[in-house]
Amino acid sequence: APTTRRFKWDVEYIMWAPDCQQSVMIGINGKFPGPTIEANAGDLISVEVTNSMHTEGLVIHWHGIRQIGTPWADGTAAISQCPINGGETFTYEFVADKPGTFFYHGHYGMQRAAGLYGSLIVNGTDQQKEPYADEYDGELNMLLSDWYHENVYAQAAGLDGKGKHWEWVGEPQTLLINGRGQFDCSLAIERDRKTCDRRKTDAYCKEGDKSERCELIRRSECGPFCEGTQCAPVVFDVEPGKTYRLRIASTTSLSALNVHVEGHKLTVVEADGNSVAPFEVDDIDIYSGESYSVLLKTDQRPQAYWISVGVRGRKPKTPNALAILKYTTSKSEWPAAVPPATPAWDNVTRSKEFTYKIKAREGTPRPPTTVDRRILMLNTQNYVDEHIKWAINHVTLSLPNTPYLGAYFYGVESVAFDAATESPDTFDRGYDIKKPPEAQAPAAQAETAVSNRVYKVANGTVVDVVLQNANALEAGVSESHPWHLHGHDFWVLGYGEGMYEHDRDFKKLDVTSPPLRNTVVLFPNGWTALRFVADNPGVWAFHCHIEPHLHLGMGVIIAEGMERLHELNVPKEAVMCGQATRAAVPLAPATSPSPPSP
Ligand SMILES: O=C1O[C@H]([C@@H](O)CO)C(O)=C1O
Repeated sequence: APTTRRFKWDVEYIMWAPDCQQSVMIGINGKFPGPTIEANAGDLISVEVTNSMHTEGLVIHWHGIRQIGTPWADGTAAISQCPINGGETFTYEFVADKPGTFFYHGHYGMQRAAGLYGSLIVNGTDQQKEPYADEYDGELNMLLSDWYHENVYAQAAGLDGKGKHWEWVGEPQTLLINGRGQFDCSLAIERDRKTCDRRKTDAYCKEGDKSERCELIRRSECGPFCEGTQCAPVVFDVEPGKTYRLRIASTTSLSALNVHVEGHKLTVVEADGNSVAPFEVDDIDIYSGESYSVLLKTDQRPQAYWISVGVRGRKPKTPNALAILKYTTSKSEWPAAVPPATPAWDNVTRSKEFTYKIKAREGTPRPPTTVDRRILMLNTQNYVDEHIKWAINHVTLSLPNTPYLGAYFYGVESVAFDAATESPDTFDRGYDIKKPPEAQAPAAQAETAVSNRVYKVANGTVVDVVLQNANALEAGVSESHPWHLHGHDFWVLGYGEGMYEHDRDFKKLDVTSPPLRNTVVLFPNGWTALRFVADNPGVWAFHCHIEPHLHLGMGVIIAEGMERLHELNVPKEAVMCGQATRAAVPLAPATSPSPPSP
């Protein structure tokens, strides 16, 4: 039977050394990463969050949880709720609506990149059984992230800068596996885990090997990676002859990643809490905001193996992260070989091949075939008053001082944000996506608006979104963007190269076995089509999950089913700030929330 899982969290700054270098991070209950939440599908999760940071507000987003009937618990600052002020406590209550691999993270400023995240695992039940539930003996959990030595306040100030004061965050220093990484040392392989003895580099890098990895190892000044330190590599102990479900989620700030387990095949069974038709691969690509479960058979020689995680899609300056898969019967602590290489960062074709294999498992609901609304979203990088921003249909997102949900609930939308102008459903079809914005024909040139307007979507509407990628500011550059939708899963109907042409491309979309997901990649110079049903009244963010890109305005706001908002008991303490405090008459009585019935 569903139960209530109660957690009490104190969020505070902590000194921590995630990659052996001491930093200030945002921790939960004194630790980084935050505690893993585990629940059964249907359980009510109740997290009493106290903000002990005192110098900044706080919200926590439960990534992949749909928040059915509880839009105020989605944890998006200025969208679904007011930031929790320093010293204050807010209780998130929501139903873990279905089994899957999820995570939670800060969604205010760049708090995610400051280390505010952790795993959220929802187990299947008899009522909601995962179709592969009987195919594994044990579970392993891997939460991937990346880490910058520059603090997020400096990062944000750079991104907000004007003219020559604008500064890009660059590549992260370290990749982390379950919050652990090794700065500037392609690894821990230099040290013995138990004794902390320095090992001979030559055993791993032959004399004369000038590869970046070996150069890094030789130069490294890393602290001891012995057991017990905060940056010791993660060791997954496994029994031979079993099948494990390896859960992998990525909450990176920037990096797209590849995960390779030395000597083992991986069978993908879950993506973002949805079952996919199983397929076997040597390694997986994972973009920020995505999660997967893979089945791994411990059918190899009983020894220790590397798990290697490397950067994809951007020219990496970041060494691979390494963890160890160790058979309980292994005679040695350490893998014998050099860590396996992950695929070349610029091999996009390989990433597409992996992504296109993801299809719904039989039994997955199919999308409705009648579409009520189509929104084309052109993704561009633009100069706005000497600032570099990202824009969707020439609008760059700027959040209001009043959470949209509160503005709607208290009927102050016209003063709280630009409620009069709708976000545009399309863009000039003459726009040449192979060229930078300033090289466009005059007709396709458009001023980029800095705006807090929304897409108003009526309850029950079936919405198609086609994300259209384009060239960035620099000629010849187009990047990958993982787009994440709050409050929903959507069907991924298809991907294509170049410009989406409705008459040609719409009929090729897959409506028979499209996977359900909450995050999807938009590949360089291409398009991605998805469909969702607006059946969950709330104000939902839909945005690029790259933290600095969201900060630069790469997102839109969907005000969904606002005509039914009065049916929900939006708690006053969630949304009473900004203009909402001046509202004379709330649209609905501001009562305490009745906990959603699981
Ligand atoms: O948003 C970005 O800005 C930089 C670059 O385009 C401008 O310096 C980069 O690589 C991004 O992804």
